[in-house]
Amino acid sequence: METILTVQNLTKKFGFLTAVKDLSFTIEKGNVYGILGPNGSGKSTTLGIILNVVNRTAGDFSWFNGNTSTHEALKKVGAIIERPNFYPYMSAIQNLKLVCKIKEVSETKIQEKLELVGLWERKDSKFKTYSLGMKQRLAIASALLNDPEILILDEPTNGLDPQGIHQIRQIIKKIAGQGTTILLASHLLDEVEKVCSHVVILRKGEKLYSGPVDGMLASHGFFELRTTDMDKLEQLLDKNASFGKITRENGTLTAFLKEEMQAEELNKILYEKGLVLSHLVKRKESLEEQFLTLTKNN
Ligand SMILES: Nc1ncnc2c1ncn2[C@@H]1O[C@H](COP(=O)(O)OP(=O)(O)OP(=O)(O)O)[C@@H](O)[C@H]1O
Repeated sequence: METILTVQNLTKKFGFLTAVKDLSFTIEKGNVYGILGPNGSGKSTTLGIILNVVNRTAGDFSWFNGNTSTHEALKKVGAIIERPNFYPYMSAIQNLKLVCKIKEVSETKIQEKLELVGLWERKDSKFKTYSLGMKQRLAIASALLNDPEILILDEPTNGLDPQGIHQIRQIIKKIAGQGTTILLASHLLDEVEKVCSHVVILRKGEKLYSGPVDGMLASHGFFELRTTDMDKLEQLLDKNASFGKITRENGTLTAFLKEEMQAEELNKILYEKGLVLSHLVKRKESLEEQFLTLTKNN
């Protein structure tokens, strides 16, 4: 695995407020990473530090195995951390030509990138006539002009309508599909779930979890059960070491698993003890429920 970024024990204080606390994580080539956390959890501050626009208080980070200076490394990074800002009376293509001049990159990629974000047809329209979604897509095209190794986006779908959100997410997936590593900050769990392969979850600047999205919480799920003798059912499950918390509400018993167990297995165990179930469903908490549990308990 090729490492794109290593962050080690990063801390940022603004006066008495610790915005980022002892944060460590690694970004490997080819993955799509989400930094997920509620507002004010330190996502933008983290992105600011690794992009050299916010000074760190303590800790360290290094790009591309530390073989290049941060200044050189950032030439291989495409980032959008502010609202897209281009010249309003210039067209998309004129704006991108200007970006190429400023960044000292060739203009040859302009068409390819405008096509990628679905703006080639509108290349001659003035920026000020663009919708917010189109502005964001133009910013993505602009950040990709030098074929960066990694694309960094801060809340890429904020303020967009559902169609705009969908388009941006599709584009992010397309870019990732072409092999570009992506790091995005988001407060939306479903965004991270839909777009990212890996996640770093922050709460008040502290890391709660980092790893694959589907490993966010090793939950074994729970059973929802109904039978005529609910007291006996509860007693039996109470004694069974596979179960943790057990609750009863509206005539349904919910039993949380501490280890793997299939519905057939439980059904057999209970039947052998003389209990016939009228309702047996095995469920897993949704990622949202797991996320809420994570951010609440820690
Ligand atoms: N320049 C600054 N001066 C003082 N405090 C700051 C500054 N920048 C950020 N903070 C504080 O640091 C904390 C983390 O902010 P940050 O913007 O990184 O969070 P975030 O997760 O990106 O949230 P949001 O999505 O709301 O921007 C917040 O409490 C914020 O008020």
